[in-house]
Amino acid sequence: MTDLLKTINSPADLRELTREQLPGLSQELRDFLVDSVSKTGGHLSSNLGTVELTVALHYVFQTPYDRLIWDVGHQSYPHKILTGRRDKMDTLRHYGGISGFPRRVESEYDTFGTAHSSTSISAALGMALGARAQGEKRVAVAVIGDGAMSAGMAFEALNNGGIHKDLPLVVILNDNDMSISPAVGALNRYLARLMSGRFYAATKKGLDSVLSMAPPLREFAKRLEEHAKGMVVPGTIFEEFGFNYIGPIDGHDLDSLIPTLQNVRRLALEGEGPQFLHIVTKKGQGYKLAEADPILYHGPGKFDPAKGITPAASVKKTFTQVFGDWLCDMAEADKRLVGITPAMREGSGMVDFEARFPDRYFDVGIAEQHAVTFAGGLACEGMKPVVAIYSTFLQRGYDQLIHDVALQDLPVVFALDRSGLVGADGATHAGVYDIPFIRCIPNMLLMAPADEAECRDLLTTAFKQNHPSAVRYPRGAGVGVAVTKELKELPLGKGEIRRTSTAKNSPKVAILAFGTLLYPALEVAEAFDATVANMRFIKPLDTDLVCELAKSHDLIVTLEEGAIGGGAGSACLEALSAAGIEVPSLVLGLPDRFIDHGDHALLMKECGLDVEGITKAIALKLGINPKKQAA
Ligand SMILES: Cc1ncc(C[n+]2csc(CCOP(=O)(O)OP(=O)(O)O)c2C)c(N)n1
Ligand SMILES: CC(=O)[C@@H](O)[C@H](O)COP(=O)(O)O
Ligand SMILES: [Mg+2]
Repeated sequence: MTDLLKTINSPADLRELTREQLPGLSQELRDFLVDSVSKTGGHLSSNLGTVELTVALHYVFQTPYDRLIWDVGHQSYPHKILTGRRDKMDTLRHYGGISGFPRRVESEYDTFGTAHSSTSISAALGMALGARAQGEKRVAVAVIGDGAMSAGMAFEALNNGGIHKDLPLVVILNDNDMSISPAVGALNRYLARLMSGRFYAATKKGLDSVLSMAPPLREFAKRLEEHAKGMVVPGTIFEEFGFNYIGPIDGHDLDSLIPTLQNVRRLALEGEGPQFLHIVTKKGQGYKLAEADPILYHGPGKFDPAKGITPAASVKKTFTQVFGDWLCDMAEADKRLVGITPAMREGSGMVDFEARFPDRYFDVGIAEQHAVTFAGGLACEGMKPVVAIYSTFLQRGYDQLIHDVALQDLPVVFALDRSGLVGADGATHAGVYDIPFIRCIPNMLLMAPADEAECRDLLTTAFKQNHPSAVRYPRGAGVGVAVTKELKELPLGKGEIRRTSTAKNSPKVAILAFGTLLYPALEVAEAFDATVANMRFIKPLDTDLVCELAKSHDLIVTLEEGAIGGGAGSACLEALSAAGIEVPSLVLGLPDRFIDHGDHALLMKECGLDVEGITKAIALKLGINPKKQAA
């Protein structure tokens, strides 16, 4: 790290610098960022794109008095570095370290917790109105990307915000023409048209200075110069919503950013109403490898900054890859299959599917609610939609899941990736609630494969049903079970016994494992000579098996990587209660608190869901010495 950045421990220090010092500081910040993310892993491309914007925002706005809200928050690392957390960046996203997203508990500069996208304008609007009610004269600023802007929530907030004619609310649209993958949809086209039209109008009027001619715009302008001729610039959609639209300006050019932001702040404070600033940036800016491949560098693990990301040596397939392969094979076998992703093509393993079946692939943008209902519509016409969605993001589409799919009993398959704890992203992204929130919905089927091969089989099983179904599987690789090309259906609602207890003189324990915890369960079982059932189905639950095990054992232990409250263990207890069977039981799963970021194995240990923790819990329940038992 060079000298200037070292002296910045808060935005107040930054504001002491001269304007001339800011480009140098930005360069230091960018270098520090690349170095630091290369050591911790984390979101890189988006942060490289917001370096100058962050410097300019903290220079111009009186943070933390003025409120700054980062949408998604995956671009907030420069903000963290400038707001007193530079020395903690080596702990980013690691157990006990700082979060990869803004968090109110972490800093007074993190005014709103984000991570799920498209919330920033709503939050800023609430803050602006809240501050006004308290007689405070501050500005609330939402920084939102072009991807996040495509979600319904962002437009709901614009719709509501634009009516407050004198509210000091500022929206900054950070337009880099990218989501994680290339941005999609009509809004994306509109923003491109807007940029070309505005550019042409500005040059025609000789107002080149309005648009700084730095690289991204210059490049863009050159491409559009010809067909832009004669174009009339209409009022923007944002003006129709009641915002004062300014831009586009180059988001890497401090000489454009700073005076523009000063004007925007002044206008907001002088009662000129909601302001909308459109800036253009490049994802990965300043680090050649990320500029060339912003998708690869969206959220890398550790890498060597000189060499860049090198292919991982892992031989095990991730569950995501198992899904991606299955999707292509199933699509080959059944022409009715269509695949839907709400802006997570790479993360959900759909790159090959798009390449092979482009007409049957739909990236709907960051629009989970729409994705679910859209799938319902497709199913009505006899298609077989597969919605690939992270468990945590399906939370956004819950009403749609009930009202538009389940209530009409439509055969939509939900491939729920990232179920369970996800590691470095932490509580915001953990797929902890899907079991409770899905199993209570009539008509829904819910399955949890124990390993890769079973994941493929259960996806096939789900696909063959004429009902809505969900298959939940975790982030990362399984135990390494080989997967064949077969498309095999498993008996619906039937679990299997994987180990049978032979205990005669000690209490007989049955462990009912849901999902990948089957493998730790098999290890634990050795210590107790326990029976182990691989339950496979949460709904329909294999109630016959649950009751049979309860009758023939002295203790029933359920295991799941999901919230205990209302989870699969609860389902077993409900089944036993309905059958009038009383048996001692132990329900193990994720506790009733948010689990922070960190290495997955460490978090599982913290929650008592590793072999040692499970063994201890069972031993305590049986009233025997856990140490002796583990030995
Ligand atoms: C509700 C929701 N859906 C999906 C995601 C996953 N996601 C995180 S960042 C991102 C792309 C955001 O694009 P944009 O806002 O343009 O920011 P950029 O990555 O370009 O900086 C997506 C899809 C999310 N965080 N929240
Ligand atoms: C910010 C965001 O929501 C995504 O970038 C997310 O962090 C991706 O997670 P995975 O790395 O599990 O795909
Ligand atoms: Mg973007």
